[in-house]
Amino acid sequence: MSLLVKICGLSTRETLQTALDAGADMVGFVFFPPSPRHVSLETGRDLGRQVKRRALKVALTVDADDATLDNIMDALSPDIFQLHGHESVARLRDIKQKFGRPVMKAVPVASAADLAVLPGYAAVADRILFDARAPKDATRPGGLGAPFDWQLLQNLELDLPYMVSGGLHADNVAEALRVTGAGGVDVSSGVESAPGVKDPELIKAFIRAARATRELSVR
Ligand SMILES: O=C(O)c1ccccc1NCC(=O)[C@H](O)[C@H](O)COP(=O)(O)O
Repeated sequence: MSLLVKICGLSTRETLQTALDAGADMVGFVFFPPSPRHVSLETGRDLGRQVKRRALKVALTVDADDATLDNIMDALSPDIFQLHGHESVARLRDIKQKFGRPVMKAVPVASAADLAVLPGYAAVADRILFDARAPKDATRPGGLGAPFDWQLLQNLELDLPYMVSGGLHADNVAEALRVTGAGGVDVSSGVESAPGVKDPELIKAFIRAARATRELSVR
C-alpha cells in the first residue's frame, strides 16, 4: 500500500494548487469557526471545485450537528469526513448512514490509556487518525503543531488503516513513520509560516520528505 499524505487546513487557491501539484493524496478543509484555518461554506465550495478529483477532499469537523454536515455536503461534497471532536461510536454510525461518506475518527493521544477507545471506533470508522491530545485550555482540539509520543503506537494491533499527525514537519516525518508504521501522515502547522498561513515551499518539502521515506523502506 502506498503512503497517504494529507495536507490539512488549506484555505487558499494558491496553496491548494501547490498541494495538488506536489502530489497530496488528501486535502483537508477545516469547518470549525474558532480555527485560524476555518473556511466558510462559500470558500469550501470554491476550493472543492478546484480539486477536480486529483486528491480526496476531507471535511474536518468538530462535534458538528446534522444541519452543519448537510451544508458541508452541499458545498464541498467531501470524500471523507474527519471527525475531530468527541463524536461517539453511535454518532459515527449515524453520520455514515445519513451522509453516505466514509469517516476518519481522530483519536487524541497522550498516554497508552487513550488507545482503549480503539476497539469501539474500529468497528465503525473507516480510518483512524492519531493526533496529539490538546491541552485542556486549548481553543481547538487539533492543529496545534504538537507531537505525541509515537512509541505509544509501536505495538499497535489495529485492523484498520491509520494515519499519524500532530507536530509533523519535513524533518521528523520519516521518524514518525518508522516508529508508528502508519500508512499515512497528516500535517497542518508544519507546513505553515504562521497559524493558518500555508507556505508553498514547506508543503512541497513535506510531501517530498514523506515520499522519500517510503521509497527508502521498500528497498
Ligand atoms: O487545524 C485546526 O485548526 C483544527 C481545528 C480543530 C480540530 C482539528 C484541527 N486540525 C487538525 C489537523 O489539521 C490535522 O488533522 C492534524 O491534527 C495536524 O495538526 P498539526 O499538529 O498542526 O500538524
